Amino acid sequence: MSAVEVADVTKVFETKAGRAASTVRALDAVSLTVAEGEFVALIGPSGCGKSTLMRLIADLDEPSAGEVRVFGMPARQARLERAYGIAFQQSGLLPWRTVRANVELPLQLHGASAADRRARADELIELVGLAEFADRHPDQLSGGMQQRVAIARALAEHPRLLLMDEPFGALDEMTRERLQGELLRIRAETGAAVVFVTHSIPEAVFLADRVVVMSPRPGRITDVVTVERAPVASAADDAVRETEAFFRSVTSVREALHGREGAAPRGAEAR
Ligand SMILES: Nc1ncnc2c1ncn2[C@@H]1O[C@H](COP(=O)(O)OP(=O)(O)OP(=O)(O)O)[C@@H](O)[C@H]1O
Repeated sequence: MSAVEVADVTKVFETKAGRAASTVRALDAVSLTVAEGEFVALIGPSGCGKSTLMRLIADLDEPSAGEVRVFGMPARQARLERAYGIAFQQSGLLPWRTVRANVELPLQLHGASAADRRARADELIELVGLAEFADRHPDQLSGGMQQRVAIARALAEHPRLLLMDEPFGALDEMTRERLQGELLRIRAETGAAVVFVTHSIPEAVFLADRVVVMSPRPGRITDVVTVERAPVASAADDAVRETEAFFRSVTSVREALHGREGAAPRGAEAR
Protein backbone atom coordinates (compact mmCIF):
# COMPACT_ATOMS: atom_id res chain seq x y z
CA MET A 1 0.00 0.00 0.00
CA SER A 2 1.24 3.53 -0.69
CA ALA A 3 1.35 6.32 1.90
CA VAL A 4 -0.06 8.89 -0.54
CA GLU A 5 -1.77 8.42 -3.87
CA VAL A 6 -2.66 11.58 -5.79
CA ALA A 7 -4.53 10.61 -8.95
CA ASP A 8 -5.12 13.11 -11.73
CA VAL A 9 -5.82 15.97 -9.33
CA THR A 10 -6.85 19.39 -10.59
CA LYS A 11 -7.55 22.36 -8.34
CA VAL A 12 -9.28 25.48 -9.61
CA PHE A 13 -9.88 28.38 -7.22
CA GLU A 14 -12.76 30.79 -7.81
CA THR A 15 -11.63 34.33 -7.02
CA LYS A 16 -13.51 37.60 -6.93
CA ALA A 17 -11.87 40.93 -7.73
CA GLY A 18 -14.55 43.56 -7.22
CA ARG A 19 -17.54 42.33 -9.18
CA ALA A 20 -15.57 40.30 -11.66
CA ALA A 21 -15.25 36.61 -10.86
CA SER A 22 -12.33 34.69 -12.27
CA THR A 23 -10.65 31.36 -11.75
CA VAL A 24 -7.10 30.31 -10.94
CA ARG A 25 -5.99 26.86 -12.06
CA ALA A 26 -3.49 26.03 -9.32
CA LEU A 27 -2.95 22.34 -10.14
CA ASP A 28 -3.52 20.58 -13.42
CA ALA A 29 -3.84 16.79 -13.62
CA VAL A 30 -1.22 16.02 -10.96
CA SER A 31 -0.48 12.37 -10.20
CA LEU A 32 1.98 11.32 -7.53
CA THR A 33 2.56 8.19 -5.49
CA VAL A 34 4.56 8.23 -2.25
CA ALA A 35 5.52 4.79 -0.95
CA GLU A 36 5.37 3.88 2.73
CA GLY A 37 8.51 5.12 4.44
CA GLU A 38 9.57 7.14 1.41
CA PHE A 39 10.80 10.75 1.59
CA VAL A 40 9.55 12.90 -1.28
CA ALA A 41 10.46 16.58 -1.70
CA LEU A 42 8.28 18.94 -3.77
CA ILE A 43 10.09 21.81 -5.44
CA GLY A 44 8.98 24.41 -7.98
CA PRO A 45 8.65 28.13 -8.61
CA SER A 46 6.61 30.31 -6.29
CA GLY A 47 2.88 29.91 -6.88
CA CYS A 48 3.13 26.56 -8.69
CA GLY A 49 0.76 24.89 -6.25
CA LYS A 50 3.04 23.08 -3.79
CA SER A 51 1.12 24.27 -0.72
CA THR A 52 -2.17 23.62 -2.48
CA LEU A 53 -1.12 20.02 -3.11
CA MET A 54 -0.12 19.61 0.55
CA ARG A 55 -3.45 21.06 1.69
CA LEU A 56 -5.32 18.60 -0.51
CA ILE A 57 -3.34 15.65 0.90
CA ALA A 58 -4.06 16.92 4.45
CA ASP A 59 -7.77 17.36 3.59
CA LEU A 60 -7.59 21.07 4.43
CA ASP A 61 -9.15 21.67 1.01
CA GLU A 62 -10.79 19.54 -1.69
CA PRO A 63 -9.68 18.83 -5.26
CA SER A 64 -11.84 20.15 -8.12
CA ALA A 65 -11.22 16.86 -9.93
CA GLY A 66 -9.27 13.69 -9.25
CA GLU A 67 -8.70 11.79 -6.05
CA VAL A 68 -6.36 11.81 -3.04
CA ARG A 69 -5.87 8.68 -0.95
CA VAL A 70 -3.71 8.35 2.17
CA PHE A 71 -2.82 4.79 3.19
CA GLY A 72 -5.61 3.67 0.85
CA MET A 73 -8.22 5.83 2.60
CA PRO A 74 -9.99 8.90 1.25
CA ALA A 75 -8.18 12.05 2.52
CA ARG A 76 -11.11 12.88 4.84
CA GLN A 77 -10.99 9.51 6.57
CA ALA A 78 -7.19 9.70 6.90
CA ARG A 79 -7.57 13.07 8.64
CA LEU A 80 -10.20 11.72 11.01
CA GLU A 81 -7.98 8.71 11.77
CA ARG A 82 -5.01 11.01 12.32
CA ALA A 83 -2.90 9.08 9.85
CA TYR A 84 -0.42 11.94 9.44
CA GLY A 85 1.33 14.71 11.36
CA ILE A 86 1.70 18.23 9.99
CA ALA A 87 4.51 20.78 10.39
CA PHE A 88 4.28 23.96 8.36
CA GLN A 89 6.52 27.02 8.00
CA GLN A 90 5.06 28.85 10.96
CA SER A 91 5.59 26.53 13.87
CA GLY A 92 2.02 27.19 15.03
CA LEU A 93 2.87 26.71 18.71
CA LEU A 94 0.53 28.12 21.33
CA PRO A 95 2.51 30.87 23.11
CA TRP A 96 0.75 30.43 26.46
CA ARG A 97 1.60 26.73 26.68
CA THR A 98 4.94 25.28 27.67
CA VAL A 99 6.95 23.15 25.24
CA ARG A 100 5.61 20.00 26.90
CA ALA A 101 2.00 21.25 26.85
CA ASN A 102 2.34 22.11 23.15
CA VAL A 103 3.58 18.61 22.33
CA GLU A 104 0.80 17.11 24.45
CA LEU A 105 -1.90 19.13 22.69
CA PRO A 106 -2.95 16.62 19.97
CA LEU A 107 -2.97 13.83 22.55
CA GLN A 108 -5.08 15.92 24.90
CA LEU A 109 -7.54 16.81 22.12
CA HIS A 110 -7.96 13.13 21.38
CA GLY A 111 -8.53 12.04 24.94
CA ALA A 112 -5.22 10.46 26.05
CA SER A 113 -4.77 10.23 29.83
CA ALA A 114 -2.58 12.80 31.57
CA ALA A 115 0.06 10.17 32.39
CA ASP A 116 0.21 8.83 28.81
CA ARG A 117 0.39 12.34 27.42
CA ARG A 118 3.22 13.30 29.68
CA ALA A 119 5.21 10.13 28.95
CA ARG A 120 4.82 10.48 25.19
CA ALA A 121 5.61 14.22 25.23
CA ASP A 122 8.77 13.67 27.27
CA GLU A 123 9.92 10.91 24.93
CA LEU A 124 9.46 13.20 21.91
CA ILE A 125 11.05 16.22 23.55
CA GLU A 126 14.06 14.01 24.23
CA LEU A 127 14.03 12.80 20.61
CA VAL A 128 14.30 16.38 19.31
CA GLY A 129 16.97 17.24 21.89
CA LEU A 130 14.98 19.71 24.00
CA ALA A 131 14.75 17.87 27.32
CA GLU A 132 16.13 20.85 29.22
CA PHE A 133 13.53 23.15 27.72
CA ALA A 134 10.33 21.18 28.38
CA ASP A 135 9.00 23.74 30.84
CA ARG A 136 9.88 26.82 28.80
CA HIS A 137 7.45 28.78 26.65
CA PRO A 138 7.89 29.16 22.86
CA ASP A 139 9.02 32.81 23.05
CA GLN A 140 11.96 31.69 25.20
CA LEU A 141 13.24 29.46 22.37
CA SER A 142 15.09 30.20 19.13
CA GLY A 143 13.32 29.71 15.79
CA GLY A 144 15.11 26.40 15.23
CA MET A 145 14.09 25.12 18.65
CA GLN A 146 10.48 26.13 17.99
CA GLN A 147 10.54 24.12 14.77
CA ARG A 148 11.87 21.12 16.69
CA VAL A 149 8.91 21.44 19.07
CA ALA A 150 6.57 21.58 16.06
CA ILE A 151 8.15 18.39 14.68
CA ALA A 152 7.81 16.69 18.07
CA ARG A 153 4.14 17.67 18.16
CA ALA A 154 3.61 16.37 14.60
CA LEU A 155 5.02 13.01 15.73
CA ALA A 156 2.88 12.80 18.88
CA GLU A 157 0.41 10.26 17.57
CA HIS A 158 2.94 7.96 15.86
CA PRO A 159 1.95 9.04 12.34
CA ARG A 160 3.23 6.92 9.49
CA LEU A 161 3.25 10.08 7.34
CA LEU A 162 4.59 13.59 7.96
CA LEU A 163 3.44 16.52 5.81
CA MET A 164 5.94 19.36 6.01
CA ASP A 165 5.52 22.66 4.13
CA GLU A 166 8.79 24.64 4.24
CA PRO A 167 9.29 23.89 7.93
CA PHE A 168 12.85 25.27 7.87
CA GLY A 169 12.20 28.18 5.49
CA ALA A 170 12.63 30.89 8.12
CA LEU A 171 15.84 29.54 9.68
CA ASP A 172 19.47 30.50 9.18
CA GLU A 173 21.56 28.15 7.05
CA MET A 174 23.48 26.51 9.90
CA THR A 175 20.39 25.78 11.98
CA ARG A 176 18.65 24.57 8.87
CA GLU A 177 21.38 22.06 8.03
CA ARG A 178 21.41 20.79 11.59
CA LEU A 179 17.64 20.27 11.59
CA GLN A 180 17.81 18.50 8.23
CA GLY A 181 20.18 15.97 9.78
CA GLU A 182 17.90 15.62 12.79
CA LEU A 183 14.86 15.11 10.60
CA LEU A 184 16.59 12.27 8.76
CA ARG A 185 17.58 10.68 12.03
CA ILE A 186 14.02 10.95 13.38
CA ARG A 187 12.65 9.59 10.15
CA ALA A 188 15.02 6.62 10.34
CA GLU A 189 13.82 5.95 13.88
CA THR A 190 10.11 6.28 13.13
CA GLY A 191 10.04 4.86 9.59
CA ALA A 192 7.51 7.55 8.63
CA ALA A 193 6.98 8.61 5.03
CA VAL A 194 7.53 12.34 4.48
CA VAL A 195 6.21 14.81 1.92
CA PHE A 196 8.32 17.95 2.21
CA VAL A 197 7.88 21.27 0.36
CA THR A 198 11.02 23.35 -0.09
CA HIS A 199 12.52 26.08 -2.29
CA SER A 200 16.03 24.84 -1.67
CA ILE A 201 17.60 22.40 -4.14
CA PRO A 202 20.36 21.22 -1.73
CA GLU A 203 17.77 20.74 1.03
CA ALA A 204 15.58 18.64 -1.28
CA VAL A 205 18.55 16.51 -2.39
CA PHE A 206 19.92 16.02 1.13
CA LEU A 207 16.57 14.92 2.53
CA ALA A 208 14.65 13.15 -0.18
CA ASP A 209 14.65 9.79 -1.89
CA ARG A 210 12.90 11.45 -4.83
CA VAL A 211 12.56 15.12 -5.76
CA VAL A 212 9.35 16.02 -7.57
CA VAL A 213 9.76 19.09 -9.78
CA MET A 214 6.72 21.22 -10.59
CA SER A 215 6.14 23.75 -13.38
CA PRO A 216 4.89 27.34 -13.02
CA ARG A 217 1.13 27.70 -12.79
CA PRO A 218 -0.90 25.73 -13.55
CA GLY A 219 1.19 23.38 -11.43
CA ARG A 220 2.11 20.14 -13.13
CA ILE A 221 4.76 17.59 -12.32
CA THR A 222 7.40 17.97 -15.01
CA ASP A 223 10.17 15.78 -13.63
CA VAL A 224 10.95 13.33 -10.87
CA VAL A 225 14.61 13.00 -9.89
CA THR A 226 15.67 9.93 -7.93
CA VAL A 227 18.45 11.08 -5.61
CA GLU A 228 21.78 9.33 -5.91
CA ARG A 229 23.05 8.21 -2.52
CA ALA A 230 26.73 8.28 -1.78
CA PRO A 231 28.03 5.22 0.11
CA VAL A 232 28.49 6.94 3.49
CA ALA A 233 27.80 5.62 6.97
CA SER A 234 24.50 7.43 7.47
CA ALA A 235 22.17 9.41 5.21
CA ALA A 236 22.09 12.10 7.90
CA ASP A 237 25.86 12.55 7.76
CA ASP A 238 26.89 16.06 6.71
CA ALA A 239 29.68 14.52 4.62
CA VAL A 240 26.96 13.58 2.10
CA ARG A 241 26.81 17.24 1.10
CA GLU A 242 30.35 17.11 -0.24
CA THR A 243 30.08 13.98 -2.35
CA GLU A 244 30.09 13.76 -6.13
CA ALA A 245 26.76 11.92 -5.98
CA PHE A 246 25.21 14.85 -4.09
CA PHE A 247 26.46 17.37 -6.66
CA ARG A 248 25.20 15.23 -9.52
CA SER A 249 21.72 15.09 -8.00
CA VAL A 250 21.75 18.84 -7.31
CA THR A 251 22.60 19.40 -10.97
CA SER A 252 19.83 17.06 -12.13
CA VAL A 253 17.23 18.90 -10.03
CA ARG A 254 18.54 22.30 -11.12
CA GLU A 255 18.30 21.31 -14.79
CA ALA A 256 14.82 19.89 -14.27
CA LEU A 257 13.74 23.09 -12.55
CA HIS A 258 15.25 25.59 -14.96
CA GLY A 259 14.80 23.48 -18.08
CA ARG A 260 17.32 22.32 -20.60
CA GLU A 261 17.35 23.99 -23.99
CA GLY A 262 15.01 22.03 -26.22
CA ALA A 263 14.26 19.38 -23.60
CA ALA A 264 10.64 18.27 -23.56
CA PRO A 265 8.95 17.68 -20.22
CA ARG A 266 8.89 14.03 -19.32
CA GLY A 267 5.19 13.87 -18.61
CA ALA A 268 3.16 13.98 -15.48
CA GLU A 269 3.65 10.56 -13.95
CA ALA A 270 5.63 10.47 -10.77
CA ARG A 271 6.31 6.77 -11.01
N1 LIG B 1 -7.60 30.02 -1.39
C1 LIG B 1 -7.16 30.45 -2.58
N2 LIG B 1 -7.94 31.24 -3.37
C2 LIG B 1 -7.51 31.66 -4.58
N3 LIG B 1 -6.31 31.38 -5.10
C3 LIG B 1 -5.49 30.61 -4.37
C4 LIG B 1 -5.86 30.12 -3.08
N4 LIG B 1 -4.84 29.38 -2.57
C5 LIG B 1 -3.86 29.40 -3.52
N5 LIG B 1 -4.25 30.15 -4.59
C6 LIG B 1 -3.48 30.38 -5.82
O1 LIG B 1 -3.05 29.12 -6.30
C7 LIG B 1 -1.71 29.20 -6.78
C8 LIG B 1 -0.83 28.19 -6.06
O2 LIG B 1 -0.63 28.63 -4.71
P1 LIG B 1 0.28 27.81 -3.68
O3 LIG B 1 0.28 28.56 -2.40
O4 LIG B 1 -0.16 26.40 -3.67
O5 LIG B 1 1.71 27.90 -4.37
P2 LIG B 1 3.15 27.48 -3.81
O6 LIG B 1 3.81 26.72 -4.90
O7 LIG B 1 3.01 26.83 -2.49
O8 LIG B 1 3.82 28.91 -3.66
P3 LIG B 1 5.04 29.40 -2.73
O9 LIG B 1 6.22 28.63 -3.18
O10 LIG B 1 5.16 30.86 -3.07
O11 LIG B 1 4.65 29.14 -1.31
C9 LIG B 1 -1.27 30.65 -6.61
O12 LIG B 1 -1.48 31.33 -7.82
C10 LIG B 1 -2.20 31.17 -5.54
O13 LIG B 1 -2.42 32.54 -5.72
